[in-house]
Amino acid sequence: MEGIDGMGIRAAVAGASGYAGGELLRILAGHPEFEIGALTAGANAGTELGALQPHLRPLADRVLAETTPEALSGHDVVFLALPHGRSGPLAEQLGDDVLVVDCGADFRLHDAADWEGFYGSPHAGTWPYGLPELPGRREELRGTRRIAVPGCYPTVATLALFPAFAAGLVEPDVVVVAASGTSGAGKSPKTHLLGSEVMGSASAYGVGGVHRHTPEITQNLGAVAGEPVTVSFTPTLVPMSRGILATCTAKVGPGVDAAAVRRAYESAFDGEPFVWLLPEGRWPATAMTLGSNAALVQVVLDERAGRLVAVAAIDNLTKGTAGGAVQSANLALGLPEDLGLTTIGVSP
Ligand SMILES: NC(=O)C1=CN([C@@H]2O[C@H](COP(=O)(O)OP(=O)(O)OC[C@H]3O[C@@H](n4cnc5c(N)ncnc54)[C@H](OP(=O)(O)O)[C@@H]3O)[C@@H](O)[C@H]2O)C=CC1
Ligand SMILES: CC(=O)N[C@@H](CCC(=O)OP(=O)(O)O)C(=O)O
Repeated sequence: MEGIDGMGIRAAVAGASGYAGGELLRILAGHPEFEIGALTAGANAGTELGALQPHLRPLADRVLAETTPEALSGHDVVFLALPHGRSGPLAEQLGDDVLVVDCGADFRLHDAADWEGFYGSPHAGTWPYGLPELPGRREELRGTRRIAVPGCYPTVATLALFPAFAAGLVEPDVVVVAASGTSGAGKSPKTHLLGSEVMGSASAYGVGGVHRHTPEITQNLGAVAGEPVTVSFTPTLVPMSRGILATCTAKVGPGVDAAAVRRAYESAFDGEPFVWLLPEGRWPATAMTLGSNAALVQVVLDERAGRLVAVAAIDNLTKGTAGGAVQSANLALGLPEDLGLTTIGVSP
């Protein structure tokens, strides 16, 4: 595909000084079709990128602009990696022909009451949801000019559980407990993320159905189940920088056996470029996904408890944000879905 100037596809990144913006730039810098255009930020506008993201040496001397519609105009693709609530007003001022990929939450939820209840502001709307593996979504993403990139926890929990609903194996009542690295919270300072609070300690937060990713997971699984699904979601914070490991369980219906569970997951992920159902007996670990767009999944039937147990790992900044964003953008632009992305992690 050619960009607007007959050259490469010109992409702007808003929020280039943040974690998600930095990961987008790491991927875009190695993508064969994208040319990196404007880079914008908030308080850091006017600073050279190299002072903030020294791992991105080829872009080190690029100066961050203020995040305005004017700075973002003249691009084929605009990636927004801004705090929640910022994308809605900005997107309205970007042309309908521009592909806008929002890494924030503004356009993920269908239900305005859910949005207002969990985010406390007016609902901006709903865009095609950037999780191509979810039944029906890949088709919706092809050719679209607006993409809502899923949250990191919803990405991993949905991939872990949707095959069980697609095959009608489980009751519509699930428990998700997920451990995240601290980069999931972004770069700006937060008291509970001080090194002395996080190092050497694991802790729960957002407990009791109050985390804003609960309605997103509920929405995704309900759409596959074809009925409302109750989700009990507990996030936890662990002393690592990147990665999420989600442990997800649900009661199985009568007569469901281990072979049916395995078959359902094999069939759901057959041909998926980024989701790998691990060989039986091998369990996902976050380190295996570091810097890769892979989601590793394992599933088993706990016969004594009558529950399906699915465990999945992703890198929250790659498959959980920037990699997922580029995967969906590739689809929207008619490029090969895996272009510029890797499933190769780092080990140990
Ligand atoms: N971290 C993760 O794992 C995930 C993040 N996301 C989403 O991606 C988005 C960015 O998150 P993340 O990178 O982690 O956050 P960071 O705090 O690391 O980065 C936020 C970015 O937004 C910019 N910014 C902040 N306020 C403003 C403003 N008022 N106007 C313009 N720009 C502003 C910051 O610029 P400056 O440096 O100048 O302040 C920075 O570039 C969020 O919506 C987040 O929910 C989604 C999935 C996972
Ligand atoms: C560890 C940590 O704090 N994680 C973040 C999740 C970040 C994420 O996925 O992003 P969105 O904000 O885009 O929804 C949290 O719990 O708020």
